[in-house]
Amino acid sequence: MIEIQSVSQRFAASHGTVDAVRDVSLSIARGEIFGIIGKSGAGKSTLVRTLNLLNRPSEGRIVIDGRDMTALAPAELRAARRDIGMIFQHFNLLSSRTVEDNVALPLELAGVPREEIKKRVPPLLELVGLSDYRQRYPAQISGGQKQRVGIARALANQPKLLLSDEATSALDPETTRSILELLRRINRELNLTIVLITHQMEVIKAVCDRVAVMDAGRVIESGNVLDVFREPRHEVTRALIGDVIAQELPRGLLERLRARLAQTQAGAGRDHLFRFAFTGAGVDEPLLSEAVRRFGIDFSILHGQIDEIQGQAFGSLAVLASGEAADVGRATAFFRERGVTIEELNHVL
Ligand SMILES: Nc1ncnc2c1ncn2[C@@H]1O[C@H](COP(=O)(O)OP(=O)(O)OP(=O)(O)O)[C@@H](O)[C@H]1O
Repeated sequence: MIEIQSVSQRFAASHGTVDAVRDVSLSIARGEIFGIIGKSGAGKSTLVRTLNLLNRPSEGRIVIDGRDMTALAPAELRAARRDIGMIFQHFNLLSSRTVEDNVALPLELAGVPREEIKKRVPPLLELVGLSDYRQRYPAQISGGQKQRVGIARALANQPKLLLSDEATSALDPETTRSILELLRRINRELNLTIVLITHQMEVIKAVCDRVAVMDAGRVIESGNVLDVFREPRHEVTRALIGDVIAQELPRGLLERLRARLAQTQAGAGRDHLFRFAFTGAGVDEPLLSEAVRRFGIDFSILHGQIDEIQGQAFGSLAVLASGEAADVGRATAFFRERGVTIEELNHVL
């Protein structure tokens, strides 16, 4: 459905130029939720804004449903943009308009007759669960409800594509979950393609089918979400996954752990932080205890989690292993032989 073909975006800046996006090519299929993740400044927003030409790429083409967006005349582009809805981190609602009038705005701008607007807004409010809030003003509703208004507004023109720019970043974890569930539901019910950008792997894990990881303007890794979680290939991806573990550990423990791992990196320590990833059968206590017996290694389990990614159970276990370097090496080879994906996170925590 969407072809991003060799897209680059260069901005003029006070100190010269900034290459915000560098030669990115991606294909996004109809009906999928495609995540783009990266640290702040990686180029995610710039890339996503090229899809509706809020940013016109310096080089490359954006082809949506066979139509080259970069080649459209202004009037054609305005019409094409109606097929693309967008939601934002800070919701961008008009504070002087009620919930229902915010949702009606894109219809008014598209010249839809008043009577028709009156018919089309209530089902949108129903879809996002805000029928009882239609006459409230943005200041009178919660952050999660504001984002629901944003979603209803983005869907008003019945778009084929929804762009989500850090839509849950300003929300608490529980509200985030409910908004992600809503996005999943409308993706399924309306067969709406969603391109979602975030800096949180948790968001990718919760709703995306595929993911592209960006760093310094480039896509450094992309694939099926389960595969990327199971076997991240790039250091930046490992660091983003490592962030999830770091956020869950108590601060004092994290600091002690970092100090111990730094010693190992300096050649004076025996500690290694590993992440085991498994789907279905895989790591369990017998494997760890067998490694203890055979290789004389000590293990402390720091963090464990089982999630469902794309309908499959996926487990990850963060373990601190202490032992002689040669024994640790033999133990990791042993786990890999048993089909366990294991990677060292010493550098990324
Ligand atoms: N209009 C602009 N003019 C000049 N530089 C820009 C412009 N927009 C973005 N940049 C620069 O391009 C780079 C990528 O920015 P972008 O906002 O796309 O990153 P991001 O990954 O979305 O990060 P964040 O999550 O912090 O928004 C940054 O160095 C940014 O300063």
